[in-house]
Amino acid sequence: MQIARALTIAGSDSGGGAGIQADLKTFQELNVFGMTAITAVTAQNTLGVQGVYPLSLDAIETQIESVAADLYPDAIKTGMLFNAEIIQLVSEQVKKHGWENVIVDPVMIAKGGQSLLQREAVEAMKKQLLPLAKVITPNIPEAEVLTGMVIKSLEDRQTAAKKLHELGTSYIMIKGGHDMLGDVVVDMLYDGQSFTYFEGERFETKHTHGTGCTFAAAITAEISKGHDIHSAVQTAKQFIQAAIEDQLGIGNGHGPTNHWAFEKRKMLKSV
Ligand SMILES: Nc1ncnc2c1ncn2[C@@H]1O[C@H](COP(=O)(O)OP(=O)(O)O)[C@@H](O)[C@H]1O
Ligand SMILES: Cc1ncc(COP(=O)(O)O)c(N)n1
Repeated sequence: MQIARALTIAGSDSGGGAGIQADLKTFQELNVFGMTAITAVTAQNTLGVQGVYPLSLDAIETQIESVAADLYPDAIKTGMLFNAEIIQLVSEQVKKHGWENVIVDPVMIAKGGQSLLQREAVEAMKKQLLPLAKVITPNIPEAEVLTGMVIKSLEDRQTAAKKLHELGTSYIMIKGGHDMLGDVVVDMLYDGQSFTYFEGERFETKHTHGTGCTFAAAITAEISKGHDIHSAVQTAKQFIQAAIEDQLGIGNGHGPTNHWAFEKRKMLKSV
């Protein structure tokens, strides 16, 4: 059987913990062949974002076309798309190539507060890209921007998921890293009919740079192998839990997670 292949269309994080770099590390750890189309280069470390340099539409389109023409990805993940023009281009490419396994992480703001998506691009995201997505993985602040709601309780999250489902995405995963539910983190998946909750211990740590990217990349990797959405999310949850718990502790600010942790634990269990 051929190796599963996944393409990430996202921004580069020079600090290595989020964006394209987090996606590739995650794909690799989950035995998936990773490919990239870079939308923007960021100068970034654990202290913040020092620069954002979007690529030309031509450069982004050519990267996607090159991969599509020869390497046939089984699943596509999008991350930082930065502006409405890039969202339109990516949406057109998804339609052109008939890609169905599309996982959209609607990245908006870096942990340090810097914008990774222009405010006026939110409508393009809702109208053009979300109807083409199989899974969308907003955190709570992103779900608030996309729905115009304030999300405090789990019931609010359910209402937001229903609103997002109406935009045309098949599966809505609203993550719980920003919730106030105490010593557990609950990620909620909605399939248009019922809600499934993925619960895990909340770790006390400031090292959460790239958690969203890593989680969505793990979902993408599992979908590219042919797993159904619920089991893909289940594995991704275990992956991110391990990556946060086995922290690396590098950098002076919000450090990256440990992408080796999941595979390392599996190996230790099997010996
Ligand atoms: N402190 C934490 N302990 C355990 N899991 C966490 C923690 N923070 C985030 N996560 C997990 O990391 C993933 C990303 O969550 P979240 O922080 O909501 O997204 P983002 O990184 O996009 O802001 C989710 O699966 C969430 O459950
Ligand atoms: C290039 C890039 N893409 C995405 C994020 C968001 O990271 P997080 O997963 O912590 O929300 C980031 N900081 N940089």
